[in-house]
Amino acid sequence: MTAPIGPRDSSATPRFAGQATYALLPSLDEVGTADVAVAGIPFDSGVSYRPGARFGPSHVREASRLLRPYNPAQDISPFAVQQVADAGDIVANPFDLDEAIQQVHQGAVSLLEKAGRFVMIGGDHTVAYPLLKAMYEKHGPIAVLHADAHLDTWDTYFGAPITHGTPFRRASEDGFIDLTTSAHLGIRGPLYGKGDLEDDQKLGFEITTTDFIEEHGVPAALQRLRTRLGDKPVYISIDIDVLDPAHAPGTGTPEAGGMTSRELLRIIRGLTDLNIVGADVVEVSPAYDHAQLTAIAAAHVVYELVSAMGARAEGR
Ligand SMILES: N=C(N)NCCCC(=O)O
Ligand SMILES: [Zn+2]
Ligand SMILES: [Zn+2]
Repeated sequence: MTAPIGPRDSSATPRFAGQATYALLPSLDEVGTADVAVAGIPFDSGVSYRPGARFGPSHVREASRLLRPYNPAQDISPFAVQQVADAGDIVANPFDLDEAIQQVHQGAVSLLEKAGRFVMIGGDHTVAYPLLKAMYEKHGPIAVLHADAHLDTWDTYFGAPITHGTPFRRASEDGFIDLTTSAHLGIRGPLYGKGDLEDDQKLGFEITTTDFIEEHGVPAALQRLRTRLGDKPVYISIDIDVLDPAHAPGTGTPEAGGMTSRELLRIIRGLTDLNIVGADVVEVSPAYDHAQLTAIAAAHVVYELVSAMGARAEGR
């Protein structure tokens, strides 16, 4: 294998100059194929409250300029042990949800012809549904780790089945999810009724709440997640609103009382020996962001995910 092409040299060209690919990495076109592709999905036609996540990918890329090549927390150089590249954006029709779902699915399938794994930057959480379809087609029913304030297993909004509050119900109904190994992390806040939790369990999820982390700590939460997720291929879907609005104000449906970015980063670092086959980081809505807080958090979450994929690639 030839050495991976890493981020452009920020001591030669200042990191604030030039086009913002994720972490200043080469584009997928430049390298042809990659172990991990980072791609954007500028789409937010599934939102139930504040819009704007369609601008998430470019905002997160901008905030990723400062990332450096060595990750001491995982003792890994994620862009040296594997080829990581920015695959640009998947185009999705903002006026036709069904077509958008097909486009995101097809975009993910095509990307997997050139890249072993992907990390998608949303976009609203609707996109998890077609992404899970692509994962299912490659791996069979998949273990999902879903970090979010919200269950996102609701049924419909205004009669619409495809929304950012419903992707995991649709994915479960369609058989994309392994019902015995999937988990939510960071759930909190008001629901429509107690039945939401009963439905959620039937749809195949075990819940680790934000309060559990507060009471028992990150190591206990990790243990609980690892027991649930097992050894199967895992897909990780991270809604940035799993963080407290103090850490991530720039999002569409904020809920008080969330995790810190430090807790979330630590949890991802504790999952490095899992076989993470794909991931998304969604719901960054720049118009509600301040000082890039949310985008920086999202850029670092992507960095830890790519590092965790690299640890596996390295055979740790
Ligand atoms: N997926 C996110 N971010 N939010 C879902 C909230 C759905 C609702 O309005 O109840
Ligand atoms: Zn959410
Ligand atoms: Zn969500």
